[in-house]
Amino acid sequence: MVKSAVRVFLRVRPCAGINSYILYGQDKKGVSISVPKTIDIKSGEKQTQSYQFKFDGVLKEAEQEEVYEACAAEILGSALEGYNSTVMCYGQTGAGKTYTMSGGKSSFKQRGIIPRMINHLFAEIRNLSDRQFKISIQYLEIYNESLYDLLDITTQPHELNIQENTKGVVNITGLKSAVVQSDTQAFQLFFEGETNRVIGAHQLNRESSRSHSIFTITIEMRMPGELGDKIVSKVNLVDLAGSERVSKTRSEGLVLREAGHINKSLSILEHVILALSDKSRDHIPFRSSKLTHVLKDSLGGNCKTVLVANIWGESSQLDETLSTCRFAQRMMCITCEIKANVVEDSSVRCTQLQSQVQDLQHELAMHDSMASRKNVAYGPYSDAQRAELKALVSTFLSAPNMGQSDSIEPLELISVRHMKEILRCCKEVYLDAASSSNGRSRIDSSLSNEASTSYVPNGARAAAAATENGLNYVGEEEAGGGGGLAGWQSGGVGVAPDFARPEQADGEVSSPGAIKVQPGGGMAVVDRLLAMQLQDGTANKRQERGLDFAASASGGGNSPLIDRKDALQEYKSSGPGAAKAALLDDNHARLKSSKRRAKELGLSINAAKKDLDHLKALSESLRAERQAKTGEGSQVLDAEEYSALMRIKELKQQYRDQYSELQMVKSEIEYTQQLCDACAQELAMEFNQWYLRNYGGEFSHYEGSEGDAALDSESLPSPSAKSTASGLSRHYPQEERGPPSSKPVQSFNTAPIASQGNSPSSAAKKPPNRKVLSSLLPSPKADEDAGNPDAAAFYNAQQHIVLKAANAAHRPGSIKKTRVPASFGATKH
Ligand SMILES: Nc1ncnc2c1ncn2[C@@H]1O[C@H](COP(=O)(O)OP(=O)(O)OP(=O)(O)O)[C@@H](O)[C@H]1O
Repeated sequence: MVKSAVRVFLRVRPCAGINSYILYGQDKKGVSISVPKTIDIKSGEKQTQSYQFKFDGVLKEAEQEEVYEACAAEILGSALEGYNSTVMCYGQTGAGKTYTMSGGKSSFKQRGIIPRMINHLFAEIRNLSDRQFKISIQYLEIYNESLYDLLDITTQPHELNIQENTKGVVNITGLKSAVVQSDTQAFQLFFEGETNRVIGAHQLNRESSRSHSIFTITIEMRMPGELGDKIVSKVNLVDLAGSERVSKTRSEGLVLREAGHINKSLSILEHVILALSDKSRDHIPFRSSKLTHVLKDSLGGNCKTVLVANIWGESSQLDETLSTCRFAQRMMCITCEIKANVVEDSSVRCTQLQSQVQDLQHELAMHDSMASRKNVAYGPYSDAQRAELKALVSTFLSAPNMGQSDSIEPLELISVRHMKEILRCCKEVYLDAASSSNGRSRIDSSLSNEASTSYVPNGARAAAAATENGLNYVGEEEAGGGGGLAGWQSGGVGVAPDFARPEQADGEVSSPGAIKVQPGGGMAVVDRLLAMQLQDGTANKRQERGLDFAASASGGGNSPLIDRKDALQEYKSSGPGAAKAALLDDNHARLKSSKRRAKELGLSINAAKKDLDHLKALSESLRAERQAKTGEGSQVLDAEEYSALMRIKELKQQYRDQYSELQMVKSEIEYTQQLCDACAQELAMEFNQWYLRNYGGEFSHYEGSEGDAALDSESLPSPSAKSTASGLSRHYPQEERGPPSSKPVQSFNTAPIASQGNSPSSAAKKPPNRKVLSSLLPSPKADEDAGNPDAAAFYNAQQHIVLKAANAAHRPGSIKKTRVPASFGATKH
């Protein structure tokens, strides 16, 4: 969200007289207007009141062209960033609003902001040839508090309705939206609409617009490479009807009635502006008039607004000029929060993703053929295939001496889907078996006979062990050795490769039937960690990448990966993991020695306790014996009793010392254990990354983990580099595939006119337009603009409308809505 204030320019209409009452500010941003108040009767001196106004710019005749050009370019720039914008012309009748917005139509040079905007827009579209544009145009007229579509020339003019959705977004039902693909088409629609506007004549303007008009350009732009995201912005170009004092315009009849509507709507506009500029107001009366209701989004909403306030330069119009300046000044107080409109087009995104999936499937097929993997299916498994696979898994798991027997074929994993199915089957087989005690004991006995190269449902094994013991924890204390990891079993179904088997080296397997993996050397911990990772969720991605399992498959089949165990050996002995492996072993040695010491201390304490108990009993009996001999009062100890008491004292001291040492050693064990765990985890993670980098083939991007930060992405083999090296063309994403299209405008929708809603069936209330004969029109003077393509489009469109008007004029009954621009010499009423 960005805060945006309304920018206001003051435009002074050139006039024959001297602008005696307007003094321009030095920086061309302000005006000072002196209004004669009274004449002093005594001195006869004139008294004046001076008003100062400051704007974003005050435009005199010479500067107007330049400023309009800049204004059009700036508004367009904002629109291309996704911001809605509005340019609005306000002012007294005849002050030049239509001239500012539409321009003098007899010459390209005199064109107003709308034609300039069209030129800029299509020039920009030609420059941004890598983006897709859809440009649509609407032209709305508000005449006597009724809405009409200026582009609806096929039917009797009918009134349109305003609808506001729950979010407060205003929509005009039935207003046509014409999609254009060139500046000529846009100019045609512009002139078409211009000819349909109602004009009238009065004292101040022979071609006075009797209505407010809003020319809307909607720009939809899709960025290159963006999946379905598009920027949608609206540019509203508003030409308001002029405020008029009927005493000055001497309007009567229809023109007078029109003036009433115009003045009323402008007065409501003023109220709305007043309310908007007052921060304490919470109700803004947008709905009080059609004009303010339609402009709701532009005035107070998500829209950048530029106001061109038009004034006469003549002193006779002083009051109206002051009123216009005050209005403009209030507009400058309005600020609104604006944000770029980025819309996600789900249908386009869906199509793009479908095509991406198709491309990836092709690529996968290519990699399968490179790796000589045959019969790999990626489609969903049928029920029959599932049943077949389950039977295979069941046979595999229930085989005696699973994995050791040559008669049992290792399960070959041929695709990620296949692997997932096998895992699912393992789970099912286990659950089936668990529901029958027979089956469970069969599985347990199979599990206890695990062998070096078997695929074992580790979760099943762990769960079985846990169920058996009523525990899910195998503690090192209980086993009395090594740097094991507590609680590593997972209840889920996983596949344990060979390195997850229980170590026998310096740990013990405590009880038959349950699998209790005791820690061995430091690397055994790493191995188990790797196995654990395979069991939990983080393993899924790796599984999907076809790692680990393929490596641990005996014989490896067609797998291009090296044996994981060998790789681990290499990694810890001479590879980058050597230092950490040494550190881990060192920590582990310390841990072992501490544990040994703890054990010694425990034994010694226990022995001391035992001796103490024995000596205490001995001493008690000696004391009782002595007292029986010498009586209660005798304090003389014999040598044996004395020696027993001394020994008790010594043992007590030893017990205390050893007990406190044991406490220290225990805390050291705890600390060293943590060090070992952390070190082992790091090593396991780093090994995985290293393995992926070196043997992971195409899947060089490792899923997010702490270790990622340490990865040097440049050192990773990129899939594209690999494909190129192997002589295969890289599969480029869509935006890189070919040279950008030379087509200047890539429209999504080529339909020229798209209706935005249902046309209301209300009866025509608009009076018929004035009839114009094209034969009276001057032909456009294009000499000075020869060679200018923008001007050519402008003139071509004019010519088109003129001819259309002429044709329409010759068809009885069809000329109703057709008239030519006023500057072409239209007949006035
Ligand atoms: N800068 C200019 N150069 C030449 N002619 C101009 C200029 N500005 C205005 N005019 C002429 O002044 C007349 C009135 O201008 P215009 O119709 O644009 O006024 P308006 O403010 O739109 O009036 P209304 O509110 O009555 O429609 C027109 O004939 C127009 O050609």
